Amino acid sequence: MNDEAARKPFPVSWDQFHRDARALAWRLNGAGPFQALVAVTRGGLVPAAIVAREIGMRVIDTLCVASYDHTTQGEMQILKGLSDAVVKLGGEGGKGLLIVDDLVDTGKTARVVRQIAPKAHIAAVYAKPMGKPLVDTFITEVSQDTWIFFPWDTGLSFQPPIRDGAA
Ligand SMILES: O=P(O)(O)OC[C@H]1O[C@H](OP(=O)(O)OP(=O)(O)O)[C@H](O)[C@@H]1O
Ligand SMILES: O=c1[nH]c(=O)c2nc[nH]c2[nH]1
Ligand SMILES: [Mg+2]
Repeated sequence: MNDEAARKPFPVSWDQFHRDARALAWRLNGAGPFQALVAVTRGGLVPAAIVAREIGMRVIDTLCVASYDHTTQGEMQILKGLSDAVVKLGGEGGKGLLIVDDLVDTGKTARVVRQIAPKAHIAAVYAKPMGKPLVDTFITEVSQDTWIFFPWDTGLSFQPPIRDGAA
């Protein structure tokens, strides 16, 4: 389902996101050793910064993919693959690389990431049921018919009272 209006809104504040990303870092702290951290751009950049700080990683790369135009999923494009230096740090198939994204939804992005680095550890802060089996670690599961609104995509706005039809 790609229609944002038909989905249950799940707004996440900066505070909540920081807490959830820290919880992910707690879990990942014992899951290594990791030679490098890779953020799946752009959404993975924010949790990657928090996880890197918490588990003491300083070699950080990006895997740049694009698939959604706002809420409509289109063709997956790999705009930049893993850097040679990071590929060399990891073992065969990306073993020892920690790859972080903000969420896994249909699993399309994670599937592409897996093809690139089948032995890497893939982590996401949030997971929907379809994507859940494709990640090694996640923190919070939300239903498939939920649309997560991240704090970097939203701002404060007036909320109509519940009795006037607020969601
Ligand atoms: O499991 P999937 O159905 O593939 O959806 C999850 C992906 O979708 C979003 O990225 P998006 O492609 O919108 O780009 P962005 O990170 O630049 O916002 C999100 O950050 C995940 O990477
Ligand atoms: O901001 C977002 N919220 C979502 O629930 C989602 N699913 C895929 N891509 C997404 N982006
Ligand atoms: Mg993304």
